[in-house]
Amino acid sequence: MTSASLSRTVTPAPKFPDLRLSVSDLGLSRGDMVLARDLGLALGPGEALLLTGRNGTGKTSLLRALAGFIEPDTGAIRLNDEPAALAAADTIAWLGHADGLKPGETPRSALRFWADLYGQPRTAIMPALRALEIDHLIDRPAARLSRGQQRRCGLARIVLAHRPLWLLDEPAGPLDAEGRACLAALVASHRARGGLVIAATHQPLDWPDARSLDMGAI
Ligand SMILES: Nc1ncnc2c1ncn2[C@@H]1O[C@H](COP(=O)(O)OP(=O)(O)OP(=O)(O)O)[C@@H](O)[C@H]1O
Repeated sequence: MTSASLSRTVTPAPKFPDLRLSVSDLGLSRGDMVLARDLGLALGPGEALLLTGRNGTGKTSLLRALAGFIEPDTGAIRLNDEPAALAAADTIAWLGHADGLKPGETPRSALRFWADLYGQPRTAIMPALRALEIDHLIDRPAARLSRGQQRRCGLARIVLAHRPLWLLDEPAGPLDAEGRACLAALVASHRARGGLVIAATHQPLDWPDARSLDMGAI
């Protein structure tokens, strides 16, 4: 095994309790634009769904609705038997377009904040950075990180969260081939633990058995 593939190996963690996401009869609009009508979805432990489609077709909006940030017009989003918005607080790890790093903040200080907020030990920070191959950048201010390095730091936060449902908006946008391989390994490891992943993407992501939903076609 090469040192690169060794560092990409993710330590197995305990399984998540079974989680099922179900979406029924979902209607979603922004302004006067209807993005989804009567949409149904079901995702169980270990499953992944890629949201695809042209700019403006509603990928981010659907992710935001699943996270409980915006209200759908109709329908229900449930995690197990609970309305998703109620379960969201300790179930969902959210990665938006922005990585939420302040310019003077380092990966160490940012992830300390997040570890405390998520109730995770600070000892989990280094392994998360290592899984994204940016542990050597731990003390570099965000203003001096490249876009791809910042994205890797954002993804390290998702790893640190230890939450079963990952909602990721363009997770691979600025990543190079190595970064995409790190992301694929993390997603595989998360799914092996029973985690669920939904990602909006414009790039093909080679995640085994991931389903696809073309938002432009619904
Ligand atoms: N805050 C908002 N208020 C009103 N309309 C919005 C708002 N945000 C987005 N929209 C509109 O909703 C539609 C869907 O936007 P959304 O960001 O969900 O698309 P997307 O598929 O994620 O696009 P992209 O591929 O460009 O990221 C767009 O037509 C957009 O103009």
